[in-house]
Amino acid sequence: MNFMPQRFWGVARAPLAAPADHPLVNYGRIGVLLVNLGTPDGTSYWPMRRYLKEFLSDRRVIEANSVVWWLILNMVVLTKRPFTSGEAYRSVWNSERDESPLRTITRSQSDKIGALLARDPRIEVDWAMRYGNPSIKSRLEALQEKGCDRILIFPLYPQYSAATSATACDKTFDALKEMRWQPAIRVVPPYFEDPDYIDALASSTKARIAALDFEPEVVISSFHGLPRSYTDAGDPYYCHCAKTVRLLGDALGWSENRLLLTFQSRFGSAEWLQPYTADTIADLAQRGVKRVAVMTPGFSSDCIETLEEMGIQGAEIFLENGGEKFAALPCLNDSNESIDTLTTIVKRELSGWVDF
Ligand SMILES: C=CC1=C(C)c2cc3[nH]c(cc4nc(cc5[nH]c(cc1n2)c(C)c5CCC(=O)O)C(CCC(=O)O)=C4C)c(C)c3C=C
Ligand SMILES: [Fe+2]
Ligand SMILES: [Fe+2]
Repeated sequence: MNFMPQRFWGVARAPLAAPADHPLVNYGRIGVLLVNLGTPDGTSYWPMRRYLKEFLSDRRVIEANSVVWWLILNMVVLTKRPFTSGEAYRSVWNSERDESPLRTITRSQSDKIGALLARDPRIEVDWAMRYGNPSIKSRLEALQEKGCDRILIFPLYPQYSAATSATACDKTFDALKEMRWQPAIRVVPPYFEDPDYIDALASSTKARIAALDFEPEVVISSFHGLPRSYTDAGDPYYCHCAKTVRLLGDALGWSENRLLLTFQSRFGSAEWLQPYTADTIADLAQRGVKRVAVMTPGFSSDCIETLEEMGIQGAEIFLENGGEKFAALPCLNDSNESIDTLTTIVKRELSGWVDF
């Protein structure tokens, strides 16, 4: 490339126009990257193993001693769990598209938000997974190729935890480390108390309950669990979950006895946040509660944890213990109220880059 100074009356003068052979770089556009947790590419042993290995090797997820954990992961967890989790994934798999529900729904959220923002041709909306595919790196590169030199990262977790939101950022910055011309990055903050999110949850809960053939005596608001030691060390996750439930109860006009906060999906033998959802479901049934609904406001999309763990296992636990009617309410997913909420958040966080 010819950047050589030219001479004018013997004085060096740098050329102001880029030389003709300078590589062409697109720029001037704005990307929005939705990031969800991740999902296996298939339900058989090897895709399940690859996904679980990537997930459970993340130090943000498993904070145990790394040598001890390496042995447990490789000798025990990855020999058994790909089979059991694969079977659970098969019970909820989207066979039409041959992918998990989480992937189908996250793509649809991205398409719908993209359509709402399409009035501004500078904006490009895309989606990625922290574990598995499409990877964060591949989608950041695709956005950059389309000319996005400013990118808003949107971790799709209303409640912050280091095991979810922070690791999405870590992976983003890992990819940026390898880029010569890095885009400017913004990150959407957790939205556990955002009035639009709370309104969306309240109106969707009312509509979902009205559509049931029974009136639940108790509604369980079940969040993915976290080891208790992580919150003791300063992770705000529990407080975010509790605030969401308090605001939701206020919005619905429900007492603390009608809307319970619980934690599901415990992994390993350490103490996790309590009460555990499965124990609460069993206790309620044993104490004579006949009709229960479970909602999962911490998941922006239905996934194995909501469809299988709540929809199938939760129902079994309730009925086995004497309950009569059980429903797992769908997540906000790609409903209009969800897309409106997510789009409002995106517009707010883009302010200064784009003024709507
Ligand atoms: C929404 C918040 C989530 C938190 C917090 C979280 C913490 C966390 N998870 C595990 C272990 C597993 N989680 C698994 C699935 C899974 N987890 C979340 C969300 C959170 N996890 C989602 C949305 C999903 C579903 C993905 C899908 O494709 O449907 C799994 C895999 C499934 C299984 O084998 O059970 C594991 C394992 C830990 C250890 C942890 C906190 C430290
Ligand atoms: Fe999880
Ligand atoms: Fe689970």
